[in-house]
Amino acid sequence: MTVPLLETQDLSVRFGGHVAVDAVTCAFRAGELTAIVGPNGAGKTTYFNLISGQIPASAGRVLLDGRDITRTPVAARCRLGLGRAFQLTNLFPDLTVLENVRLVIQAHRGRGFSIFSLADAQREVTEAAEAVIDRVRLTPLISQKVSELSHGNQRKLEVALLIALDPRVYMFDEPTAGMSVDEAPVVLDLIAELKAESDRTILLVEHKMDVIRTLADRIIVLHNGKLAADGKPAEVMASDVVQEAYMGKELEDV
Ligand SMILES: Nc1ncnc2c1ncn2[C@@H]1O[C@H](COP(=O)(O)OP(=O)(O)OP(=O)(O)O)[C@@H](O)[C@H]1O
Repeated sequence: MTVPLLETQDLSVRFGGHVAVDAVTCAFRAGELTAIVGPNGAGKTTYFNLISGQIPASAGRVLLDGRDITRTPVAARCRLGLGRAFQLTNLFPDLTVLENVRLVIQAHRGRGFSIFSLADAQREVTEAAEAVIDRVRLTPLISQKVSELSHGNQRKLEVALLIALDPRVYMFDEPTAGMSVDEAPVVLDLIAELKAESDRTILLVEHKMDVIRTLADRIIVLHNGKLAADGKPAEVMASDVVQEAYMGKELEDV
């Protein structure tokens, strides 16, 4: 059997007396988009924080490609292929769209570029940045300062930064939150495109059932920090556990 791209084994974190993530064991394979659902306070964002390394685990392990990364710092996890969108916190508001993407590409490529002359390296970085910006449909705004972009376009740029990192695991926490009905489809289309590149694993924390229905191959449900359900969307959405306790009326239209 192939090794899962990402895996958590008995992963837990305790804040004082409260166990926010409680022994979650789950494997995520390449080519699979998993939606992580559950009521407010269920532990979804905390589970993400444990996987990406924002907070240390109290117990259990995180494995990437079978390698234990539980104690690996955030930046090193990122270099190993874990990519997380950060709800606008990693954008530089006074720089342009192009400058933001260029910075990420430069930082990610690091010293590997010394084999090129400086001018060639600069051109290559710019071309790579332009391609990513085009992919998220922000080319008309390429020279605009980030602070002047709409919220929706800032969210698209955030996805561009993630794509620029070329991760093997994409982690999205409510990627269309706060976006208008016109803007959200672009981000959802992008996630669908990434999913079509079948060697990636995508984790999506999402409340919107229409988004989950469109994109998810699998749903896991967290409740009180525990893994409460795991399976194909139709099965999980129809299960008593979800219908009664977790999603309530939101699922009626599924
Ligand atoms: N740093 C922290 N210190 C103490 N408690 C925390 C901390 N971070 C999260 N918690 C608690 O852990 C629990 C899980 O929170 P978390 O934000 O992961 O839930 P969630 O499922 O993402 O909720 P939501 O859907 O509202 O975003 C909550 O009870 C929260 O108050």
